[in-house]
Amino acid sequence: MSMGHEVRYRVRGGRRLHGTVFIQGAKNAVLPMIGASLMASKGRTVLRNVPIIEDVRRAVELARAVGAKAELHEAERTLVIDASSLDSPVLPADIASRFRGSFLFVPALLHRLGEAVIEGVGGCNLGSRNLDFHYNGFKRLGATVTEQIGANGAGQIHIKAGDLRGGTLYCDTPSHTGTENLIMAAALARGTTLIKNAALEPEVLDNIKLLQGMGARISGGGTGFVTVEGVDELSAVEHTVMPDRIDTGVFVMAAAITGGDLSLVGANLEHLGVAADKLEQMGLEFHQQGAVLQVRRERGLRPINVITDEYPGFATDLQSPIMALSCLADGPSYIYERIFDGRFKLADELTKMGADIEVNGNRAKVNGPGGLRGAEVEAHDLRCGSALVLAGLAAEGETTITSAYYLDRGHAHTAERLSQLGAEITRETL
Ligand SMILES: CC(=O)N[C@H]1[C@@H](OP(=O)(O)OP(=O)(O)OC[C@H]2O[C@@H](n3ccc(=O)[nH]c3=O)[C@H](O)[C@@H]2O)O[C@H](CO)[C@@H](O)[C@@H]1O
Ligand SMILES: C=C(OP(=O)(O)O)C(=O)O
Repeated sequence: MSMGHEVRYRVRGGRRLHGTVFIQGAKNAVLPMIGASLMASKGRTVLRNVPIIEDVRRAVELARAVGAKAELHEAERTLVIDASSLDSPVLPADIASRFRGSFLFVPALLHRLGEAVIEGVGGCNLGSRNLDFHYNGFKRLGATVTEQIGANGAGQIHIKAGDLRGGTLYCDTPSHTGTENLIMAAALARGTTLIKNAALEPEVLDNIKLLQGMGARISGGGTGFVTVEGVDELSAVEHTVMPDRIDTGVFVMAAAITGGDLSLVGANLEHLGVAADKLEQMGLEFHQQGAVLQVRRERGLRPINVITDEYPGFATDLQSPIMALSCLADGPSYIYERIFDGRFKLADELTKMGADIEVNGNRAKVNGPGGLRGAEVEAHDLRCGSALVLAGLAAEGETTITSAYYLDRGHAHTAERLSQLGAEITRETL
């Protein structure tokens, strides 16, 4: 991933966090929604509660690159998109390779322009991340997928839509963006599509809700079998993005790692799935009071076993944060990462801070309790970045986190929000 400028966070540990924090809108909901909004051939889509994160800025640039008008009103957290002027099927590498969500633009390009040209798909480097379920699904709907060498000598994937017809599709495993892409591709295809082994994540359901508002006919969301009846057109509507459950989980763990007491405005405990139960077992107390979640820790942290899984299992995006938290638990914790094979680079960084972690393939044993001390560490991916901020909040002395563009990909105003709760944290760009 090209980094642009270098971003660094400095954290001085030891402060107990206390107060009220606003949970941002969900990164993994807003990205498919930007893709969905490009399917409306007239009118203006209004997305509210949009997180002001780097991935959203990249998505706005990409929407403009394919010809849409997109205005991100940062103070209002509102994105207005007019896709009537969409005119380029090319997702340019310099933007698309910086975030995974770029691939969620493909269905709109197929429907509106008959083709999509992909020069690079980015996102966090988490080991092998394939897109075969997406390509196979598009092909089953009637698209052709070819790889060719572009004008600049780099590889390009060319998807041609022809006449998209409904069919029976499946995901080998319930892929999050795969399900979203196949639903969007089926929404304007002729006839009925059945998607088997569809993902159950709350963000997938929120995207279905937006598409239904636009006029799509989708049923079975949340059951694993999604049926889509194609319609002729989709219209531009207004939609409020759901709260970010990973942002929620990170602030819950910020309370946990500092022995703090926080009110999380807009957070929904149900969206945490099994992670809520694991955090309770570790010693957190939750009180959901309507749309505000209160969390505090008053006793010591107990060790934990974590197995990552699709929703409602323990989210892989919270695996790195809980590894940081378990460094302070009173005994050994066991973590088994089942979704991504490249997510344990964090262990080396935490080791620099004094943690004792044994990694064996996709399993890690964290030997708590250990005192963490400040160090210079690197964010290898987004969740590695949030885990290192958490570790820094609990460490003695100063922690410097480099390559922190990754953190900014997915969390808005991290330094400001944590500072308001009493943390000592600053963000620098070099
Ligand atoms: C933009 C977005 O929403 N990103 C999220 C999405 O990523 P993403 O949608 O990329 O994750 P998937 O659910 O697709 O991936 C899960 C697993 O399936 C594999 N796979 C996936 C697709 C495919 O065609 N072939 C294949 O083999 C992947 O390599 C991975 O091992 O879900 C992940 C798992 O909850 C989260 O960590 C990411 O934050
Ligand atoms: C892996 C992640 O994002 P992406 O799929 O956009 O790389 C993430 O959110 O941790």
